[in-house]
Amino acid sequence: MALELSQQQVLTAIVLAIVSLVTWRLREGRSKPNLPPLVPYKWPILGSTFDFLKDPTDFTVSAYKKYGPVFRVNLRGHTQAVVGKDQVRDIFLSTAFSYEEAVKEEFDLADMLGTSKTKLEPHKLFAIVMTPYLGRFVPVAMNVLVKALQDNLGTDKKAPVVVDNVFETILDVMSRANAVCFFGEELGTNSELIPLFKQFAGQVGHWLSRKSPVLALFPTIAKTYLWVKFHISSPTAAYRNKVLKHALPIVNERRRQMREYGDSYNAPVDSLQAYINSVPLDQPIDEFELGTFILTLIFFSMHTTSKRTTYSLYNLAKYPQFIPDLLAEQEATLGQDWSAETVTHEQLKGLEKLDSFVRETLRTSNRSIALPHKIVGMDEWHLPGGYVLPKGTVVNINTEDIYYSPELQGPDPRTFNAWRFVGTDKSASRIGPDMVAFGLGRHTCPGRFFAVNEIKLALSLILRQYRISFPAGAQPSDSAPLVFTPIGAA
Ligand code: HEM
Repeated sequence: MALELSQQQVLTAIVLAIVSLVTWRLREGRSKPNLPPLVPYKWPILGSTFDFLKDPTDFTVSAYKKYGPVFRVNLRGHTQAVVGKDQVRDIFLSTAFSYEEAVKEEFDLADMLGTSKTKLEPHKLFAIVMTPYLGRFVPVAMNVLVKALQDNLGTDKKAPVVVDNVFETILDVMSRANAVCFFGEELGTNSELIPLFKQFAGQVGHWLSRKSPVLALFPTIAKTYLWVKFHISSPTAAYRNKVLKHALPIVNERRRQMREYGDSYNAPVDSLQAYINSVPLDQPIDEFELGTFILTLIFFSMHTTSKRTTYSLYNLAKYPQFIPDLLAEQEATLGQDWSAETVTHEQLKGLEKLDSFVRETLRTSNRSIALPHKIVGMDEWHLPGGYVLPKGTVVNINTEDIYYSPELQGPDPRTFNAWRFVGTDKSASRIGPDMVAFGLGRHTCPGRFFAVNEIKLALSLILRQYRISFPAGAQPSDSAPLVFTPIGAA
């Protein structure tokens, strides 16, 4: 009896031990998921920030080689995950991942721009106020681009012009073209507003890019600082007031004429008019919303298009071997005597080699760790290799794995091949898991068709008039001065 009892006790003890062990293992498994490897770093808080900033591409490629397609990295005080091409669809197309929530960890853009206090939804609205007008924008932008290039590069077509700050020059040219397309001739050429349009995106961008080391390294301080800055003396509010001073009289006059002439009103074809049309004539214009609409268009369009045009110009200087074919295509598609007034949207689409050149530029000019999304809609995300990321993790894309994968981009992905996409269905504005320069999924850039058109227009005009090169003896780079030599003076 004593023995039986003891056996029972032993058995019970064994069963209890097994149950406890299994429960403990299950709990352990839950509380300590199999996290992807973390790139080691020496300093707390700073993490790998400096190593990354020193050479982002090298940092990302080395981490990929060492740890594989999924790893974690400590950047600017946060440990974040980085995944590759095989996870792109999951991240962009599933509602379990949120772009807004990831961005909000660092700043609240909607708050900073003011859209959070309005009913404006930029991604939907911009598609409405831009996409239907793409054809109309071609001649309008062309005329402004011609004038803006002349103002920046001069009318003397005999001597080469050295441009020291290529981005600033192109920013002036593109901002003026964008402004007339969006806001019409009168507002878009206003000499007080043009500098302001150029400054606004730069100013907000300056705060977002946290140029000061304190802001760059301490995200919580940066976020609090930005919140205080934009709530107490918001730079956006000052810009909004200045924009409204010029915009309101024009908007009110257009609405007066709409009331007076009804259907026979010859409405301007621009994004401002599309916005005006969205407000019933018997309701007042919401001034805050109008100002925010204008500033949001400026914020998203000016620097983005100018940067990509600038990179394209550097690529023309680095790879002049592609220029003869680009010019031959121009002549075949636009005719020998083409002028700014005669180019059509259809012809622009026909510039297939130029389009491929632009896509190749987009492919090869990206930040290597980009497009953060936060896991919001599941407790754990299970990844290949048995790795698990818990809810709340910010996941970035390793764009190196997308843009330099032969599987996605074809042979020799490290080579700049301007004709890589000729004869394929991959136009410069076409997004997909192999091209995320404009994002993918719900937040895909609504301005991409407009942007690619503008870049192609500016490049067509420049190619026709100038040869682009680096100054003699200068190291080719994406920040060197460029020489614009008028054709004929070469
Ligand atoms: C070459 C120029 C441009 C580039 C490279 C670019 C790139 C991007 C990228 C990467 C995103 C984020 C997408 C995502 O997270 O999935 C985005 C969003 C956006 N872009 Fe662009 N963009 C360009 C031009 C423009 C222009 C001209 C406009 C309009 C005037 C514009 C308006 C927007 C807006 C409103 C969003 C936010 C969409 C949302 O949050 O739903 N972009 N863009």
